Amino acid sequence: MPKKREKKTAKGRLDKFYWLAKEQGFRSRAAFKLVQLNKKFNFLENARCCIDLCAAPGGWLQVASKHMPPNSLIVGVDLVPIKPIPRCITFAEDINSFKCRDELRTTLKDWKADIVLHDGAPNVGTAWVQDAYTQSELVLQSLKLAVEFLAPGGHFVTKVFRSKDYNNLMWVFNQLFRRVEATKPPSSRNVSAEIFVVCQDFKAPRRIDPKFLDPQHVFKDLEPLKEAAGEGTSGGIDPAMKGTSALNAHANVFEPEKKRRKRDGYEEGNYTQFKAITAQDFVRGPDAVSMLGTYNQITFKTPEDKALLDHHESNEDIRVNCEDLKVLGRKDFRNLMKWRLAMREHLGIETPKAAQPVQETVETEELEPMDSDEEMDAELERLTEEEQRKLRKERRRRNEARAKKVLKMQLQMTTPMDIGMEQGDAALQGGSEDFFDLGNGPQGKPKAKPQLDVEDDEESDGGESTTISNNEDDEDGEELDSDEERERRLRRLEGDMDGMYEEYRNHLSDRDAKFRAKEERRKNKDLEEWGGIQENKGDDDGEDSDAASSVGGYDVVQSRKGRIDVDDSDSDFSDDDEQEEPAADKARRAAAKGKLRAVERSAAKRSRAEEDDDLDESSLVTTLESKKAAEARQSKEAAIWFDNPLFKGMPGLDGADVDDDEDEEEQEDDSEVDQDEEDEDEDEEPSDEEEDAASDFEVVPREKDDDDSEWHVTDLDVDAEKQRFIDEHGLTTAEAVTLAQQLVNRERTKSDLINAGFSKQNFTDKSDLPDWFLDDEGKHWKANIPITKEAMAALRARQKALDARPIKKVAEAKARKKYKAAQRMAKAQKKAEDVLANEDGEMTQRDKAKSITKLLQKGGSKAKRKETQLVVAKGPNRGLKGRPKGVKGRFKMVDGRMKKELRAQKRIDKRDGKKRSSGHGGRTKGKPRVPNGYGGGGGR
Ligand SMILES: C[S@@+](CC[C@H](N)C(=O)[O-])C[C@H]1O[C@@H](n2cnc3c(N)ncnc32)[C@H](O)[C@@H]1O
Repeated sequence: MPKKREKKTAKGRLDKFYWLAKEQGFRSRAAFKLVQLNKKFNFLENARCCIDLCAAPGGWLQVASKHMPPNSLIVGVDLVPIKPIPRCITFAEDINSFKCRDELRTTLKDWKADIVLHDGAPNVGTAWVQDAYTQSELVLQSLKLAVEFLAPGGHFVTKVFRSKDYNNLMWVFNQLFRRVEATKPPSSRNVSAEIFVVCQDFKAPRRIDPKFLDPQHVFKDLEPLKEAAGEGTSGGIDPAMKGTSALNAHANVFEPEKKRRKRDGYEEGNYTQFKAITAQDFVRGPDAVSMLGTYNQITFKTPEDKALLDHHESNEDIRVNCEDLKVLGRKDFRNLMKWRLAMREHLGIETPKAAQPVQETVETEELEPMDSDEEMDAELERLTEEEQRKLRKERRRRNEARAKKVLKMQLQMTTPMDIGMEQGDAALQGGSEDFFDLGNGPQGKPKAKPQLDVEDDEESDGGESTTISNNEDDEDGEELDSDEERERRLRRLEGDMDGMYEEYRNHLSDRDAKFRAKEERRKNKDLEEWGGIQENKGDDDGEDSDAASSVGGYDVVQSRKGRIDVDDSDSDFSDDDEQEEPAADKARRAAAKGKLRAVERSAAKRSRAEEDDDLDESSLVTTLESKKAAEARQSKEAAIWFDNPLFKGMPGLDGADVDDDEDEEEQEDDSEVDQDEEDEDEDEEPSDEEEDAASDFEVVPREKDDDDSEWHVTDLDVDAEKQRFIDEHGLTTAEAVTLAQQLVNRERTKSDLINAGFSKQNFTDKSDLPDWFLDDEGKHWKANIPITKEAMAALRARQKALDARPIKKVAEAKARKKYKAAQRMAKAQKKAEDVLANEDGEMTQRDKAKSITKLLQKGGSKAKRKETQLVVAKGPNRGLKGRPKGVKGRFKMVDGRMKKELRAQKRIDKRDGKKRSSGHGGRTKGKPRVPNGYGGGGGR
């Protein structure tokens, strides 16, 4: 059944960019065009002021506001009003009107735009040719506004229809901008004749001839295409080929594998894509390459054409090839050219000897009739060269940008973080070349890293590289010669970056006490495992503690690790050693590598002037100690290290004294290590081999099996420790609870967990990453382990239960109360027993039972405090000494105010729902609130 053709309804036009725009909250799918253009040319990131002409509904404005730095000025104008967009100023106006210009002036005040965008399209629907012309006029109008508002060096991005005016517009752009490039972003539909022209680096001439911006002149006076196409020249190119760039046509033949878009627009009068040429025309025509690149088919319809097929050179291959030129490869084209030559000879047509440049067009393209293999090769070479030149230019542009950033950083205008972020963004957006990309370039050559050039330039011309050079001749300048050189430059640049990062940190630590404290904490954490050695070393050496702390075990071992590492990098590290080195030690060494690198790089920076490529050990790790002293110290450290009971009984180590107390201490320390830090510690224990490498001891390498068992034991301990922690505290994180619940409910199995362990994060080797990157990543990267609602609910419930528990003081009071009650009961029981044992005979059994019940009742309850009666000292009681009349028991003389206050307090407590803890109530629990002056009026 034939496949149903997709309807050309509006729905049929809803492609992935439409849905993407919807998903990402862009107002139009056009937004992606700007995203992709910016990805390629990177013009938004550094722009401070942007004008978007024909901006409705605002997709481009959204992109600009997203990519431009905060506090940038973004102005959008369109015929139709634009719904407000954060950070953007918009107004409705026709861009052809003076009002629009005035409005822009008012909005921008004295600002100049870094970028002017134009994605305007007239209301299409009339004749295509008319639409195209209106579009071209709109483009010219937007250019007019651009030249008025653009800052020197600014960019202008515009949409152009591929029509006959295209070349004229390009010519004008080229007069006003230093770099002009036409491109069609992937999000622009292929069926659409639109193309985007990115004009970079505005020349900002002091005076612009108004003719440049006048449609009358631009579209009528300049007709380079006509000339290029051969009108008025002796070339006499077929009218069917008008509008097809000769360069493009040639490229179709020389690089047929490259799919070219039709950028030159449709030629006048020919609105079909399919074009055929007769065999006779092909053979007799002047520019075979252009013809092959332009036409789809060579036909053999007329008798003259058919006669050519009778020639012995016209084999089946040629016939088939002529049927569809668009599917041919280079070899097929070559064969067709050969066949054409044979036919020309057969027809007695003279082959032109040398190629005559047809006409210098504004684009300085040359059309050369190519009739021989050599010429074809020459053309191929030319194209390749052109491609390379383009690449170099692009590289240079990036280098310059990079150099600017580096300079800014040096001037403390930005932080390394900014650069990282920008680069990260660029990478996310799929920028044309990644900062860290060392992959191969198109010609199979490794891509030169832009920053390498930068840094080289910087050095050679003392920072002049920050000025942007647009001279195309420059691009043939320096190139990266060899991998070795590239590697060296890369190292140097990294060294610079690290040095700068170090400076930045110093700067921060000078300024920020918090940062200092953090650094200290981090350092202490690192030092933890070596604290023991440091102490011992201090003791053994008899050095004072200050000295020991300044040159601690950590530093020493780090530098030693460094030395091993350097040895390794210089491949002096013997193969044997490497083989003996267990995997864990390798990992440790790798971790140490990262730290060492910083030292290495700053040292590299210092010795930048030296062109010597070798990483000299002494230049990387410098020590103030003499070699002998260092060796002696290292021996002592090693001795202490091998004091560990683990090494007991090892041949060759028996001589080492073992101090049991110290061992115990070390073990205790170990057991106190935080649960969280256990894994790290396990990783960072120093290896025998490392220590061995620097000590005088000769250690017999451990058997592999022993090794394993040892690590297993450690693993068990870690697990036991973790289990103990969990038993004691329960699962403390939502992730852990989620996991536990999933395991219990069999939603996850053990193998799931093992499989999950094979993630890219777990196997990423970070040893080669620079410090600034690792620091930043440590700050911002968080593993995203999913948690469930149930887990959160369980944790919350537990926390609630914890919160509901009484505070310590209350718990103690309660316990005290209980204890006192028990004491009272014990006392009462004792008394009851005495009563029972009473043999007096005065007490009847009944009396005894009565008094025992009374005693036990009393013992069970707290003795009630006798109520103190408050007696107001007024009337006859005023000034009374002794017991007032009619009052029995304890009493207290008070004045009327106190009684009132107590009543008021009772009322307040009742209202607040407070319980009165004593008969008198009051703010202080257990004590009646006695107004001032009544504390001492004691009862009698
Ligand atoms: C393709 S849309 C622009 C889409 C826009 N870039 C976006 O991302 O949302 C073309 C716009 O050009 C506008 N336009 C056409 N002629 C104009 C003129 N003379 N003045 C101002 N705007 C114009 C139209 O109103 C239309 O909104």
